[in-house]
Amino acid sequence: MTNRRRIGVLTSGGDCAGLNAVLRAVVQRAVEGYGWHVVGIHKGTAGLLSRPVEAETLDLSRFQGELLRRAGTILGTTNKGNPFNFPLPDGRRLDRSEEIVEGFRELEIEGLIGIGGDGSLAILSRLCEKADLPLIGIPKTIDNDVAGTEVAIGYATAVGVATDALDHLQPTAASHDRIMVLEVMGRDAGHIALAAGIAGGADIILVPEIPYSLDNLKRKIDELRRRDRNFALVVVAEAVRTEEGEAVTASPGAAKARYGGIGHYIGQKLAEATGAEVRVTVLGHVQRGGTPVPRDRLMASIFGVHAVDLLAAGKRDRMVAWSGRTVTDLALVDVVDQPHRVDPQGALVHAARGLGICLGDR
Ligand SMILES: Nc1ncnc2c1ncn2[C@@H]1O[C@H](COP(=O)(O)OP(=O)(O)OP(=O)(O)O)[C@@H](O)[C@H]1O
Ligand SMILES: O=P(O)(O)OC[C@H]1O[C@](O)(CO)[C@@H](O)[C@@H]1O
Ligand SMILES: [Mg+2]
Repeated sequence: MTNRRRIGVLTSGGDCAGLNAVLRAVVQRAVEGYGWHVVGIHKGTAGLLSRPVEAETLDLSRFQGELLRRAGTILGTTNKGNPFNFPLPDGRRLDRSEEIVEGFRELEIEGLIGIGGDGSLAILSRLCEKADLPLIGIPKTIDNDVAGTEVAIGYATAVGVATDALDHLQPTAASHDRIMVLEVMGRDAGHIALAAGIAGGADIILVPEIPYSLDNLKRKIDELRRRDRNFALVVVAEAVRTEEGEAVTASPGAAKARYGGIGHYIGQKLAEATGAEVRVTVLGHVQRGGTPVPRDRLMASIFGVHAVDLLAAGKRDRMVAWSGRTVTDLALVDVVDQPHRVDPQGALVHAARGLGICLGDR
């Protein structure tokens, strides 16, 4: 072994567009800028539970130009199997965090860059504390629900995909006199729905942060009809509940519920209330792929370089962030476990109301 400094990098949580661009930036800065050795850990924390640990050396030859443009993550990722509460086949739970600490030691790394959402960063933060390993987090998630940063990588591309979907739905809605309901992802936050709904000219946007009534939705459709509009576009965030307050999940009974289906509920109710022909599109994982838009590539590049610089400066337990038109960083403890939700008094909600978009509450 040489005495070049070794760092690890992993991607964790749901994949999104722009992860490979972050890896490129991290490797470029660490290898070229500081002369370090970079170990890419496979499948998030899952790779650290395997023996030998599943990992590969990441060098500049891996990033010849194509990966900047490609969604997904070359390292793989996981959004299940919390090592502190690992599910066994017989239903029991096991704390496997010590195995992860051993995995870090096997790799002989002196620092870790963890690219993840709030759930991943919370888990990684506990693991690195246990291993006494400096951690720098990079926020990524299409949901954009990480606190302390205006943007997380992957969000801009997901909003672009959802906006494109509305662009595709509008002509067919108008051709057939239909109401089109589009269900989008976002976990417990409505950021994708709100942004894509505004950008894509939606008439109604439902987000979990703002309670709605079906009567208000009907009133909006009636108003559109009075103005001779023969179609309507409705965007629903996946975590919106039924009018009775029930979450709609695609995996009833599973230990961890996955949202899915509220679009069909809203579509059915709108059809009954208005007599209109309604069609429902559930956009799903399409939002996680696609070519990363320039904004995501740019943030990925800025965050990747800054994360390596922070490790080089001897910093630990920080998350890089974008705030006030610049890159910054803040303590991880201040961001994990406090998801950033849509602010019902915020600028986007205000703009939506100003545009006459119905948010379901009036
Ligand atoms: N490394 C991991 N190992 C096991 N489970 C994980 C890991 N990272 C996240 N999880 C869990 O998977 C779920 C993913 O949801 P969460 O939204 O928190 O993921 P994330 O990392 O924030 O990324 P994203 O929001 O893009 O999916 C959470 O319940 C989280 O606890
Ligand atoms: O990939 P899975 O396990 O179906 O998870 C889907 C969830 O992941 C996300 O795509 C990202 O957190 C959410 O928007 C969605 O609820
Ligand atoms: Mg998350």
